[in-house]
Amino acid sequence: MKMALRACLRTKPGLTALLSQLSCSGHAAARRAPALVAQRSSSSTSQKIKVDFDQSSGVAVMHMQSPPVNSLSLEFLTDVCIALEKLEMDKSCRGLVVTSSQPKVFSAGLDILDMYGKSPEHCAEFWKAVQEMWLKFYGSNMITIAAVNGSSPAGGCLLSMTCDYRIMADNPRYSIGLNETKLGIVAPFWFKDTMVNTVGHRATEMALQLGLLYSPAEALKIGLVDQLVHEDQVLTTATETMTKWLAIPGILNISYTCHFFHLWCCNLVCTICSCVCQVIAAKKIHLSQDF
Ligand SMILES: CCCCCCCC/C=C\C=C\CC(=O)SCCNC(=O)CCNC(=O)[C@H](O)C(C)(C)COP(=O)(O)OP(=O)(O)OC[C@H]1O[C@@H](n2cnc3c(N)ncnc32)[C@H](O)[C@@H]1OP(=O)(O)O
Repeated sequence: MKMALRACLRTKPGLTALLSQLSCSGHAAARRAPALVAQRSSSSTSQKIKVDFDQSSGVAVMHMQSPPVNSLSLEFLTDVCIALEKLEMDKSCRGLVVTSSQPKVFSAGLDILDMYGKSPEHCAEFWKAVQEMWLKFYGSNMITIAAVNGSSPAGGCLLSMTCDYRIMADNPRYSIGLNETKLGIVAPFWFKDTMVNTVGHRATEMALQLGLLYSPAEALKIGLVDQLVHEDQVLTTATETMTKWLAIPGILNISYTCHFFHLWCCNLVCTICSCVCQVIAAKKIHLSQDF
């Protein structure tokens, strides 16, 4: 799916416009202008994000450092998007590892406090920022690896699933999954689609309906993560793995992209049809109540 978005962003101007509308991609850029990285190795820091870029390898490491649990607030999401935009604009950056500076937690998902009791304008901006993060990671031209060094529920799991590869700390205390159902909320369809693309239809059905959080071993079994390593090895394994991915010529990447793009389009058409059916059904129910 991520590759599919990459392809359409490269080749389909119409869809680019559609996606940029969906993601309101201007909003992050409007806050702070991106700067190109000139040094051989550099580090740029916002309050909540630290990026180390090694120009010799072309690999950047994004450290999420929003205590206590890297919850995805509007401010944090905006910082993530700005950091991604900067890296994306630097053509020498080919790979990105995302990890957490917080002990025991990769990301606690959407910031619940930023969703509760806020103005409709804030909620709209917040929700657009969530979509923007998703699109930017999925549509990235960089190879992305999630170094999941702690628990990663809900939006944290989504973030990791938008990456090309996931390495998780092998600590049974940690968990990962889309647990929205357990919180009494329905995961948006694009959360669901992202999981289907990662672990398949049946596993997603089980995961979402029951709001399952998986231990690292269970997550590996269903393919929610690709590799488990000792807690101390998560970041080094991620950078080693990146070397393998970057050895693959970009053109092959683009070929696979076309296959996945086809699947993604089919999925989108189905989703639109299902939305239309739901609206028609809702109208029918409404009418039958009137008479
Ligand atoms: C705005 C309009 C939008 C409308 C959209 C509606 C539709 C949206 C549909 C669904 C989307 C959902 C996606 C989500 O991501 S919802 C968030 C789900 N997240 C969770 O369920 C995670 C909850 N947290 C935990 O499980 C744990 O905190 C954990 C991450 C495992 C860490 O555990 P531990 O190390 O033991 O730390 P604590 O539990 O003690 O937490 C420390 C402090 O952090 C606060 N916290 C935790 N999670 C969040 C969070 N998601 N948002 C904000 N704050 C969070 C926690 O309250 C503690 O705070 P304090 O020390 O002040 O008590």
